Amino acid sequence: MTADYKIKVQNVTKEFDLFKTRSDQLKAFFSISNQPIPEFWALKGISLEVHPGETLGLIGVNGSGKSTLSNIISGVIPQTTGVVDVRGDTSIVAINSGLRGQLTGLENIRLKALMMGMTNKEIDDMLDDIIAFADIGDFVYQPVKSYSSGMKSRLGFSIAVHINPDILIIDEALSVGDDTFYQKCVEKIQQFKDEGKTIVFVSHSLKQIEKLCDRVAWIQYGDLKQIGKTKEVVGDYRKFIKWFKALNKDDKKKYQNDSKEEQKAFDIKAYEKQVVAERKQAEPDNPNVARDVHKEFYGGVISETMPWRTRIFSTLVAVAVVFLMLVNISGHSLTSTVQDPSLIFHPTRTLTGVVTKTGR
Ligand SMILES: Nc1ncnc2c1ncn2[C@@H]1O[C@H](COP(=O)(O)OP(=O)(O)OP(=O)(O)O)[C@@H](O)[C@H]1O
Repeated sequence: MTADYKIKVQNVTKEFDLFKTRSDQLKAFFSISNQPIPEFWALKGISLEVHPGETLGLIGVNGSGKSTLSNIISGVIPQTTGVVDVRGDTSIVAINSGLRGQLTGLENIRLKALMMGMTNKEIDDMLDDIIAFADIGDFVYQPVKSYSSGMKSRLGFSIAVHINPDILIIDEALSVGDDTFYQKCVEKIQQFKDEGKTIVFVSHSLKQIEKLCDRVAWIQYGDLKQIGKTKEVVGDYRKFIKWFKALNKDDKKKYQNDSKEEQKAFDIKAYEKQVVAERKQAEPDNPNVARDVHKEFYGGVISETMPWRTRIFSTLVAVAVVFLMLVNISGHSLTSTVQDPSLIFHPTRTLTGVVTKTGR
């Protein structure tokens, strides 16, 4: 890994819990269920860098993990383990991503621009350009949920390129637009490239990838299968697709199922051990390799379940809140109720506020 990067992703994994019901999800969040949760590892340890001014393509079959990776880089979702270091303001363009359905196009523009730290004046100045580029006419006053996928994509792309980010992440946005819009987008991306901006471009269109990308990363069922010059990686990927298409129906299904099973069975502890072993070979004089790797795995990651200390603290807060509510309802003073908690069961007033004669 080099020091000169715009995006660094190191040993990044992403695990999704495959909950069957909402209540299973809640139980797991509060860690009150002993049932093992079926896991699915969408990313099984990805390490790569994107250099300043580079356009990196992400390719791979459906469900290989391209969007998961681009969403992690954009900060839309957290990684399960690993380091994600992004030097600059990213802006993601993905179909259905980043736009709020219940807000109008106009409101979405303002929201996204404000989130990027722009002032209202700056937003007003570029509003017309965004609307003109998106070419969605009066629909800009309608909620985004009423847009076609092409319109959403056009608006998303237009916002993203006009707020002038350092790093642009484009996830399949060009696949739904018509030819005219596609041409406009390609020109805009080319302009970004000429300005030396960094781009991550996710697409199934190998033609688009070949046209726009300097290097390509091929993601295969959660693994980084290959990364390198566009011609080489796209060439090898084409060979794989040809091989896959030549399989009979059962073999195709088996190949896909086996890969998914591997993703379910992925062992994060074994992966960490493997990284430690590799690092020890590279750094034989470092006695703290295991500690360093563990820190890199979990140091920058927010836990998606509640840690014990937080759980105890929130339980105490909840008990205190309920107690105060009951004290309030009972009509006794806090001091006397603390001295004699049974007063809670002998309210001085009813719930309608009428003082009872027998109140203590
Ligand atoms: N929230 C989620 N919960 C469970 N599994 C998920 C979730 N999001 C994604 N996955 C799974 O993770 C894997 C990777 O999905 P992802 O969308 O990143 O793939 P992709 O390469 O972008 O696919 P496509 O080319 O079809 O867009 C898929 O198997 C998908 O089903």
